[in-house]
Amino acid sequence: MIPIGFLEFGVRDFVEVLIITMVLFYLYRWIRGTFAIQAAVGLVFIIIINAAVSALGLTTINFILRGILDVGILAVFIIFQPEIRKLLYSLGQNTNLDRFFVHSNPNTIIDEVVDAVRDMSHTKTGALIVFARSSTLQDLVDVGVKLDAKVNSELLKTIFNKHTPLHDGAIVIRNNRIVAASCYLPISQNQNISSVFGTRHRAAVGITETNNVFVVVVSEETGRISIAKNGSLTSGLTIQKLRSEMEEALGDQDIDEDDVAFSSAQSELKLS
Ligand SMILES: Nc1ncnc2c1ncn2[C@@H]1O[C@H](COP(=O)(O)OP(=O)(O)OP(=O)(O)O)[C@@H](O)[C@H]1O
Repeated sequence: MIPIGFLEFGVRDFVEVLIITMVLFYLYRWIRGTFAIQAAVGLVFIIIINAAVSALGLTTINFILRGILDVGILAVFIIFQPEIRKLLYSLGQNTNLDRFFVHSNPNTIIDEVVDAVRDMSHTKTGALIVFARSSTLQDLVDVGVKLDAKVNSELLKTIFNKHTPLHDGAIVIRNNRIVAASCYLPISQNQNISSVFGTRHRAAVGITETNNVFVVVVSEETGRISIAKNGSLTSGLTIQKLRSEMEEALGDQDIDEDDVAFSSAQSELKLS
């Protein structure tokens, strides 16, 4: 024990301080750039003001601020609801149990998607393709147009052709099949996303914020190819880069099928 003033500071205290520091650091990194960080700053501000008015003996203001802080716990759950949901989602998802591709060669699907994306990029056909795990996104699929089709380059191009009724929204690929088209995805509120990106790209990021999914986007305006994962958007990909990203995230032939799982590595927001 090391005495610090009237406090005895031991190894246990040091470990506790270290753990709390790490938790606060990761919490900050996690909510950085979201609305939650502004709400957190607001809450800390109220706590500081409350301490100040209490010290100055301003009883009426102190009474009002205490009232606000009393409902603070409930407010935290309401304000941070998207972040709490995201945390529970990521805790609940076991990357080894749930697979993107079941009993199928993932490279076949990657080939088909890459082929379609190459063409759609050249023809500036907007596309939004979500790769989901076997048991996820059912709520999105339910409100989309249900399909049960083999992943095929020609079919992908047909779906996203702007003269067809299904081209609006996203398609979901699950268990090697296109399970739905015209799906509506949640739009990301991340303020770090450049304003050059519209709702299609924001929707791609949005779905990866609360779900462990991998998304491929083709811009209708520029033909630019992007991917979204773990709440990050990487834009301006070449076809070769897209293929390697897909192989990394979804698995390739060198990997045993049973090891095909989504890479959960965090990546920074990369926009080009
Ligand atoms: N929430 C959403 N879920 C799924 N698809 C969406 C969603 N919002 C928009 N989209 C798709 O994006 C299209 C509009 O794209 P918008 O131009 O706003 O975005 P963008 O990111 O600038 O894309 P682009 O570069 O292709 O123009 C819609 O027609 C629709 O197909």
